[in-house]
Amino acid sequence: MQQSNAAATAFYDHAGGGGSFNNAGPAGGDAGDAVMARWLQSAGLQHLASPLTSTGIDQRLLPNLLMQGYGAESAEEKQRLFKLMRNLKFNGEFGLEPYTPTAQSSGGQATSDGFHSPEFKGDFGAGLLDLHAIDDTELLSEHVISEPFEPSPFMPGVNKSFENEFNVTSSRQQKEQSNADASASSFIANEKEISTRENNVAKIKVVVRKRPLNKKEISRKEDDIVTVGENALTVHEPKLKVDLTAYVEKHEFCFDAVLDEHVTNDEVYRVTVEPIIPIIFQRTKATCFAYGQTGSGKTFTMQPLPLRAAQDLIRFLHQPVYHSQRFKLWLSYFEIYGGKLFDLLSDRKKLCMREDGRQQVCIVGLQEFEVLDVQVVKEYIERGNAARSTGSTGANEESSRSHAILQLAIKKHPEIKESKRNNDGNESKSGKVVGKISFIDLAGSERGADTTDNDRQTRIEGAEINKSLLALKECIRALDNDQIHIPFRGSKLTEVLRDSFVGNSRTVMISCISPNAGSCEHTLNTLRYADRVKSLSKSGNPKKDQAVTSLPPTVKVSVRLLFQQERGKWIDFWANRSGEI
Ligand SMILES: Nc1ncnc2c1ncn2[C@@H]1O[C@H](COP(=O)(O)OP(=O)(O)OP(=O)(O)O)[C@@H](O)[C@H]1O
Repeated sequence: MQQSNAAATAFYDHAGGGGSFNNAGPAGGDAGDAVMARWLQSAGLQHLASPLTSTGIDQRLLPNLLMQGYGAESAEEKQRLFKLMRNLKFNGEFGLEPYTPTAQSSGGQATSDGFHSPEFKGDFGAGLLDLHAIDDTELLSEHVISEPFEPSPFMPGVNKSFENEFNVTSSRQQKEQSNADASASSFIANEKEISTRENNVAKIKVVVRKRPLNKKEISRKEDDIVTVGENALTVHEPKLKVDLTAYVEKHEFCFDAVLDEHVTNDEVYRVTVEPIIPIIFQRTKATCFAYGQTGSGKTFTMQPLPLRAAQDLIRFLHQPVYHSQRFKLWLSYFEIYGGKLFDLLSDRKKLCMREDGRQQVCIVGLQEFEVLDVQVVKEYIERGNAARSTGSTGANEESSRSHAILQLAIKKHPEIKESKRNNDGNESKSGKVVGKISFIDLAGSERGADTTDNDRQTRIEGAEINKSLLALKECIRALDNDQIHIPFRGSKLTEVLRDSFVGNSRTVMISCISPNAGSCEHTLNTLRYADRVKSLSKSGNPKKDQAVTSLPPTVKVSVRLLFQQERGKWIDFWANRSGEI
């Protein structure tokens, strides 16, 4: 029982640090017995109180009791005891009085009693929809509200071990029991780790990815001017003095993460999207987009992400808590080309966008497909990519000329009789969106100067692309400044993304950069923009506390300058001339 003791020691260390544990009276005593009896009652385990207390065991020994299967007869009881213990630990509230069930609440199932205490809500919220943070209670079944013991769906692996632990047949119980210590301690460690990770999901995360030099750049013997450190990078800009002596100017930047040319797409997923996946189930609308110069690796970076995300979302959907509520995953894929919307999974059918009475964006006619396995996602992505508008630019032979938006939505569906189910489209509409993640592969951005070689069509595309990128930038800035007015209507792109920016939203921006000396100016502009987004999105940002009702004057001036300077030409907002963007 060495592991058991280790787990128990960890419990004590934790609780002791919290202070409240000590107040409970370590020796147990009458008051301690009463407190423990009420804790047990709150989990419907009141019948365990007498055997536990009569042997003089106080609540500090609960971890050990679990390990020994003490008192709890059935697997279900063990499960409840385990959960009670877990919540005692995570609340650090050994010494606090539990919620005493009212006559009303105690009328229900034992498992529903007692966990509506305010002290509990944060901890039970982990993994369940956060009832206290949302207004649309229609999304939630009573089952979720009253089911305090559902294992955290943030931990697919842990849940599995949890089920293994408790849903055993009686003949296996003995054997499984010997693994309880290890499971319990890893369960606790994982839950802690996951709740920390959840807290670390910033509202806006800025990650930079550097691609390797390509064949052309190598054949031109171009230098790699970007060196990457830990969450930081330096651009070594080659410059000439007025007397034509060469020198190098260093520009240093720090970001939430910086990924060098050796980093795999899997690692990109791990750093960017993976932490957001669990909170999609908590009414979060997330957006992940890649931003950067044409040919810098946006498509290369974005394409694998939805597949990996779908894989994880599907895994979560298999959790009993979501499965029982008929949560389903839906996929749609469309592009914005020339300010118009086209369905990439429906023969490029033209779509139109409307706002409903609640200012929810609705893309009329967009086909959504239910996703049951990852293979299907792969097929949809390939189909959509084949339908996408691409073209050749000076900088990228296969440049994306449209913004492609792949959305994975989690919807909660009412029970429908098989006979009433018409088709996929109808079923998709019947569901209510719980959370959503949008992956945007932005069209390649070019400066006016880059478009001179291109034909008229490419230049028109370029203007449209730049307009929407500028609008996106303005929206992010306005959001970060907590402005009342967010200029969503600046472009189709931002209109479509409107609901991903308001409410409980998360944005991951992956800034893609090319390492070659010839792209230095673009690289610096991308990094400066990323830096600006990053610095505004820090939680300690003093601007967050101010009621900002309009753009600061300097920003207004710089935006006007961009337009005035560029009148009649392409909007060259990458040039960053004002130094304000
Ligand atoms: N990290 C990387 N490792 C290896 N190759 C890469 C990487 N990033 C990009 N590439 C390669 O560079 C080329 C250009 O990349 P990609 O098409 O993703 O650029 P882009 O930013 O999407 O361009 P555009 O905006 O014009 O569509 C592709 O051939 C791609 O395979």
